Amino acid sequence: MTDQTTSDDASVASSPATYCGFVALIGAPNAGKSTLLNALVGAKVAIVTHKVQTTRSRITGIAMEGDTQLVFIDTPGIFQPRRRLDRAMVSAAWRGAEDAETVVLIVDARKGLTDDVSRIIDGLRAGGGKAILALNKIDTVKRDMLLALSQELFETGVFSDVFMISALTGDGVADLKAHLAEMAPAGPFMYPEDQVADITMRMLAAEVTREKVYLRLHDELPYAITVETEKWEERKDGSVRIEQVIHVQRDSQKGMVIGKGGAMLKTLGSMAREELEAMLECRVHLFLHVRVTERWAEDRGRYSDMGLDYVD
Ligand SMILES: Nc1nc2c(ncn2[C@@H]2O[C@H](COP(=O)(O)OP(=O)(O)OP(=O)(O)O)[C@@H](O)[C@H]2O)c(=O)[nH]1
Repeated sequence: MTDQTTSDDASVASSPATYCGFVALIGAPNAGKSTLLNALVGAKVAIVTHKVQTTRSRITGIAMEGDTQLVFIDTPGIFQPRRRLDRAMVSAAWRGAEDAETVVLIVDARKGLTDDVSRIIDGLRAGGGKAILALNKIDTVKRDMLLALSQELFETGVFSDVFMISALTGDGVADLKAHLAEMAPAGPFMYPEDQVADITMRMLAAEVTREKVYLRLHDELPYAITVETEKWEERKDGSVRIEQVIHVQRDSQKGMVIGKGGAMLKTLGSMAREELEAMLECRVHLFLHVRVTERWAEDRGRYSDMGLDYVD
């Protein structure tokens, strides 16, 4: 495709058209937003665990589809806020939705039209725009139930299109991606083509370690921890030295993260290091410290570190 411009402006006339669209993935906690983001981008950019509300920051994934660049905003789950941290997450999620040209609401087909989903639909209706519905986890439900649910949701009037997908198996994801590319307006790419995530490597590295802590200690430490990368040093031999702090709220939690004779911390460290080495394609020296930072969830400074606003 060529731009229709005056014929004497050869450089513009001959430059290939590019398209760039911003897409917000929204949904109730655990609907599968991070899994879908990873499937769309084809690289691990958002952590996925089976715990709800693990996404704390707005992480942007970038995908290419032909001459179109799709910039994804993975928002924290939109749900009924209770604690202050919850409220900050909800407002970040809506802010993400407002920044985007296209909103995809991901609904867990197994759970259907829950109160959380109704609330989000009300929010979309109030916003006035149309969203795309992605009915996710179709690998877990029967077809007739799926059709009834998609009908019920479509009748709310807030959706322009419905896609049935499984973010986990990849079923339907390519169709959804192709559709998102078609919706993207003409414009220059916002990021270099090979860039998959515009979050800093420090944050991504912290997310990797946090994921490991959640995976190993989810029963004991529901939401009590956060991870910060304090130092990042690239060495002459091509390796990277990373120092991170795992913040916990109480001494008893510190003990759990460290484990008997330091065994747990050692396991967490080697799990995180392996993944970081694969991601960075170099040797990683990872040093983990555990620190009791009481009431970190109320700490204003940490909110901005996570890309969140402090909401009173
Ligand atoms: N069976 C099945 N499970 C899925 C699918 N998509 C996601 N899951 C699982 O659902 C759980 C939640 O997925 P996430 O991607 O972390 O969900 P999220 O919406 O980002 O969650 P929050 O960060 O809490 O907002 C994980 O255990 C996923 O493996 C799917 O298509 N099929």
